[in-house]
Amino acid sequence: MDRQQLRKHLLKQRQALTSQQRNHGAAQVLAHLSQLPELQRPRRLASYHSVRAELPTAAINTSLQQQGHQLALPVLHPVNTNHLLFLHVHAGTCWQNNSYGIPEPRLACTDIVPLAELTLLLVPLVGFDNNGNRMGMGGGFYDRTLAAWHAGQLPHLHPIGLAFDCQHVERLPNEAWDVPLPRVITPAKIWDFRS
Ligand SMILES: Nc1nc2c(c(=O)[nH]1)N(C=O)[C@@H](CNc1ccc(C(=O)N[C@@H](CCC(=O)O)C(=O)O)cc1)CN2
Ligand SMILES: Nc1ncnc2c1ncn2[C@@H]1O[C@H](COP(=O)(O)OP(=O)(O)OP(=O)(O)O)[C@@H](O)[C@H]1O
Repeated sequence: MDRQQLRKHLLKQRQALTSQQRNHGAAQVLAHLSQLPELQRPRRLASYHSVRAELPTAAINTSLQQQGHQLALPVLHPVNTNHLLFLHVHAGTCWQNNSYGIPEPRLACTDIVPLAELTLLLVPLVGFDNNGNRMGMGGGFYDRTLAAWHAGQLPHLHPIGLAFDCQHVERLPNEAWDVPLPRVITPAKIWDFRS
């Protein structure tokens, strides 16, 4: 299977889950997240606004905020194509849909959170493998976001993929720009690829 066929196959796997399985899975992922040593005191973290068959993040995001963490969400960069900005979410946040139909905070410069100020980056994915290699929606947004982390420029940032167990494959074809994730959380467990 080439990359495109594999992406289609994995998207189908995810779409086959029932909404009950999805919500139950998200609750299990939240339980794993809440155990992370990095989240035992209030932190700044970035998540994503789930759409379609992705692991639902609404309850996860609300719960993390209730635990005292400051939440940021991705916004498509208005100038720098295929790059993301992360914006702090607060009571006054205005929302709008981006070109993919994903709700995002309206761009306000004062709400921009530099990656260097984030402790955790929750990353959406379509598939992941035994080495933490990730396949996403195909825009390269998170590969670009993770490039500085991969180069060692963001030592305080901990990227973590969120997925269903059916998104795991033995091996993904990898490309020069792919940045493997150090950890992925699924309903069944925390996958740690660091050692
Ligand atoms: N919830 C969520 N937010 C995210 C991402 C994501 O994967 N999930 N992204 C992760 O990078 C970025 C957006 N990237 C995306 C890339 C493609 C498509 C998409 O639906 N593609 C369609 C066809 C696209 C089109 O209309 O041109 C498809 O592949 O069927 C969605 C988001 C930033 N925000
Ligand atoms: N760091 C980078 N610098 C420049 N181009 C990049 C970089 N990372 C990825 N790209 C480009 O982005 C395109 C999409 O990459 P890929 O298919 O791996 O995206 P993805 O990881 O599935 O998507 P996403 O991260 O948005 O979920 C590739 O064609 C590649 O050329």
